[in-house]
Amino acid sequence: QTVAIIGCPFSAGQQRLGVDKGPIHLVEAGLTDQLAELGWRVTFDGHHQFEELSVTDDPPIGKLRNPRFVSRVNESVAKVVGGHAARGELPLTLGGDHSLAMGTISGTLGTYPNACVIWIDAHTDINTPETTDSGNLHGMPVSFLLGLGAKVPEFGWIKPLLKAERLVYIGLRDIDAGEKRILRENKIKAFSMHEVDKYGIGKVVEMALDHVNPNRDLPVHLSFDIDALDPSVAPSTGTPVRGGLTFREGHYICEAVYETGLLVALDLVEVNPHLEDEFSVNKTVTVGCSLVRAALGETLL
Ligand SMILES: N[C@@]1(C(=O)O)CN(C[C@@H]2CCCCN2)C[C@@H]1CCC[B-](O)(O)O
Ligand SMILES: [Mn+2]
Ligand SMILES: [Mn+2]
Ligand SMILES: [Mn+2]
Repeated sequence: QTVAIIGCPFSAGQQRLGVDKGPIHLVEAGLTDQLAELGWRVTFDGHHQFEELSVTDDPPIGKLRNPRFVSRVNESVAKVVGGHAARGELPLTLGGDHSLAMGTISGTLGTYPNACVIWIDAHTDINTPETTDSGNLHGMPVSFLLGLGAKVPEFGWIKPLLKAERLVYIGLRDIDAGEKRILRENKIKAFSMHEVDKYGIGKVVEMALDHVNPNRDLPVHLSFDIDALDPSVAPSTGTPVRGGLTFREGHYICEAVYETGLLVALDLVEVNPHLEDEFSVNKTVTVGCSLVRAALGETLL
């Protein structure tokens, strides 16, 4: 089985410098060899000098920041992820900010139209151009994938391939008012840290899978934002929020998803090695690599 690592040094979906250096830190920490150790054939799509896609003149559209650049990069990412998936490989996208999910999930759904999405995050990333406060597109990918909000011509390539009933969140604890409304209106299943505390991670993952994949027969795209973990576990990330998942809870999710045998695509995003001290950076990069290994078959026994 082949895992295709797609490094996406991309940061234009938000405003903090450094998240584009996430991929190189994860790879330099030895991720490629670690996956080979697990028995994977590993290819590296050293994405990608996004400079060739950079846009000289990219003024905001409404509140949206760097809209044309974010759109063009994600259109490219969708083709790359879709291509690897179509060849029966498992695309592993390393970010880079979470706006990349516009591309990765579009790519997955192009190849696996019936795929479900498990979104691990402190945030819902479902703001529309109307509800966003920050204008940062890393807080918006899900709304574009669902086809919510007013159409933005520059993002015309994104087809609303994701169905609300095929999406589930785990780890939520910082949701904007507008996003809470969108969750309710679209009846989107969401397990916040409250549910994790109440039921335990084992039951939460079971309920999440029961919702989006009741017969365990649909491909799974796992999109893991490192900020889902508690900042004490993964400090070097752009939008940290206290009260997050423990090291074990994060790993349990990845182990349980792997156990389904249904994983077809994985994102690991928002590692920013420019934030906090060196010890914190190492801790964040190390846990990122560990989560990827867990999602790709590493077991404790
Ligand atoms: N909803 C947000 C957006 O900017 O749209 C606002 N939030 C930060 C904000 C700070 C003040 C208190 C309320 N929260 C970050 C989030 C996007 C996270 C993107 B992710 O990919 O890191 O999940
Ligand atoms: Mn490529
Ligand atoms: Mn996110
Ligand atoms: Mn987040």
